[in-house]
Amino acid sequence: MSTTGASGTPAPGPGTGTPTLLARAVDVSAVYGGGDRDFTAVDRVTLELGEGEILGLAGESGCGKTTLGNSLAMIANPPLYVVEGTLEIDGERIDLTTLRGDADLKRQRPYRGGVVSMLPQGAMNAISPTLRVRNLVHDVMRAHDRSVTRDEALDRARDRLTMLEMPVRVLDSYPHQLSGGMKQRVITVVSTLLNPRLLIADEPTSALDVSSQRMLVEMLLAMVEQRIMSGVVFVTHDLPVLSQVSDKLAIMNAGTIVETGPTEQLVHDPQHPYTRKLLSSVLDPTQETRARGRDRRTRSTPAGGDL
Ligand SMILES: Nc1ncnc2c1ncn2[C@@H]1O[C@H](COP(=O)(O)OP(=O)(O)OP(=O)(O)O)[C@@H](O)[C@H]1O
Repeated sequence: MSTTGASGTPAPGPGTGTPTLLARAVDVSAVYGGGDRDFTAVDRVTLELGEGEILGLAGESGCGKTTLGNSLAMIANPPLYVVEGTLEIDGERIDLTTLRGDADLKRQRPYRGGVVSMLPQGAMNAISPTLRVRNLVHDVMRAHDRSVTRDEALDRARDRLTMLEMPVRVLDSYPHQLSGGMKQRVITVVSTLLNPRLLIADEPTSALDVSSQRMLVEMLLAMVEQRIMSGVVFVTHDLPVLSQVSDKLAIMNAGTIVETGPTEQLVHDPQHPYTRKLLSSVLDPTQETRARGRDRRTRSTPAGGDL
């Protein structure tokens, strides 16, 4: 494990040189179905995350990343059932298994948003077009604490935006008035207003252009540094983005984690054949472009010419 995160946030445990443990998911299994035709999408996954760390979860489409994220964030809804697994966070062990019914919802609600917050895939498109950001802020906070007033919610949002050097006027905007990148940053701020210990961000950058990706990544790093949240599970199949932002990587294939390790080590010295395959499938545009340029130059060399 790294001692200094990509986030620049050293959080060593006393005298160990390794970060203090923030969260540990143990033996998490999740199935779709609930009947005779159960499909195991997550199969006994165990993961660890230190204080101040960003853990990148990578793997091909359909390998189970979103399902694992939903399971950890306690937002598994039928036909998805978490059949096994616990999440240890802040010394507390939370049973992640989906018991069905209201009692279960009541048990999980205090953790959702407050302890673990999920920033779902496509969240920015899910904001109601008729809702100003200020109303969204109030709705989100009230969903967790019914006593929160509109003013309190707005004060918190204003402080947070200022802290992250974002314009406070976005609170008055409707979603369509914001660019894709700004919308994604706003939804990230809103989903962390309750200072979750752990944020699970599912493909937060995939719909963004390169400069918006950079801004979002920088904002996430700043949020960890300022301890708005203490750790992030960053889910994506975009390995280049992950290798820049993550302290550690976990590689997922067909519902299982095949390899985990510090980002540097895993990228430069992958041990598992699947990790090697995944890394080798990432295009390196610089090399490609160079190769194409070489080909073109060779083709355009005049016959018999000597360059
Ligand atoms: N509602 C559902 N019912 C049945 N199977 C599902 C359902 N949702 C997902 N699955 C299956 O579960 C497996 C894992 O899906 P999941 O969405 O978690 O993968 P992923 O790695 O997040 O993919 P992507 O990168 O494309 O988002 C896939 O085989 C998928 O087809």
